[in-house]
Amino acid sequence: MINQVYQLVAPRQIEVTYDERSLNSDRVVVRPTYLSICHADQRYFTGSRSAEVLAKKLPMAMIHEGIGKVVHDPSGTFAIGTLVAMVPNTPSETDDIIGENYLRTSRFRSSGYDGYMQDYVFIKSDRLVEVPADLDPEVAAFTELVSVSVHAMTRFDQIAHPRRETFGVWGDGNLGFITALMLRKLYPEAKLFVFGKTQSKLDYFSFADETYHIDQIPEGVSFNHGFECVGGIGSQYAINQMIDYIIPEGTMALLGVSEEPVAINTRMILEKGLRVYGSSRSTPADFARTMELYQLYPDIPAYLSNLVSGVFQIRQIEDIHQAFESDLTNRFGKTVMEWCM
Ligand SMILES: NC(=O)C1=CN([C@@H]2O[C@H](COP(=O)(O)OP(=O)(O)OC[C@H]3O[C@@H](n4cnc5c(N)ncnc54)[C@H](OP(=O)(O)O)[C@@H]3O)[C@@H](O)[C@H]2O)C=CC1
Ligand SMILES: O=C(CO)[C@H](O)[C@H](O)COP(=O)(O)O
Ligand SMILES: [Zn+2]
Repeated sequence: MINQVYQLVAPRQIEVTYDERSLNSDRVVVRPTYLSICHADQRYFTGSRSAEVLAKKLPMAMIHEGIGKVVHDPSGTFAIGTLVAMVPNTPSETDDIIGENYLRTSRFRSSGYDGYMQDYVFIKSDRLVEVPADLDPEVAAFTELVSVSVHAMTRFDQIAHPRRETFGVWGDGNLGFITALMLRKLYPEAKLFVFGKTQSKLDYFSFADETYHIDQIPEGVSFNHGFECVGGIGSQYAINQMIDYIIPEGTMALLGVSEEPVAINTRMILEKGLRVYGSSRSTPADFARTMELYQLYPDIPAYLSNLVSGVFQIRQIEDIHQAFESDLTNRFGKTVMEWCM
């Protein structure tokens, strides 16, 4: 069959390409239904990555957050019509120690490898996780982003000392909201502090014990463990502020992506004996855990619906441009695309 793939060929230039695909393979065929835009996609769309990176990664179909319906499954794992979340990480080897999302040989959709802006996604059955039928599809669309936070929680649990009485989350955007929400649910007894730049965004974090503007942090604020969810050059300020306020021997998870190297106060990391670790992307197990958490705590998807800030029906390439341009002007929340191509 001929599959239409909507590729970014240059910044702000999307073109359709035609890909000959066989149904006689082990791949499940998924018709995308709801997709969501990540910052990583915007960095390609706007051309804010370096010329070298763009030359290496384009052309490619963007989008690595999305769900769809199974239309063909030679493995017999999924009934036709099953709603599934697609896992963008695609490993080609296994390792006893190194997670599949950290193996340098793994490929990641919409990062130099076609993402979900296609008529049909051909994908291995182990990269699919069933979506509960009653889950709001606009929330389900960004399951991948939630699974990134869930993955960070698992890493935290393995790395951090057992005193988990207080948490600090830097970042008053999507990832900060999701990470703070997960901490609230997984550590309900702990005190949760969120640090951000904009009061109207911090107001969304109604489940936190305290929210602080980063320029007005009161004397005496401290916490056991921190999560950086800022990214960009702002992450430099966030990481250094976290180093200042964290209690010695705490852990600091870095989740924000920065294009430029950031300067951090290593002297205080040493003096406080901090453990700083990166957390990136996620695995099918993190997606499955996310779905379990949605069922265990139905208020999680209810809170997440606050993040849906724009929904665009995509019928032609121009609609993709409109969704991406609108997302750029969006102060808070996720842009969802109903895929009607
Ligand atoms: N590790 C991973 O696998 C993943 C990483 N990411 C990355 O995470 C980062 C955040 O993504 P997302 O939440 O969607 O982006 P958002 O823009 O929604 O959130 C970032 C927020 O941090 C705020 N901010 C800026 N500087 C500071 C500061 N010094 N202290 C506290 N808050 C600050 C921003 O405010 P303002 O806008 O006013 O500057 C913004 O509200 C991005 O770099 C993204 O690429 C995303 C997905 C997965
Ligand atoms: O969004 C992400 C995962 O959900 C990450 O930011 C993404 O993996 C980064 O990819 P790239 O190297 O292409 O910017
Ligand atoms: Zn992403």
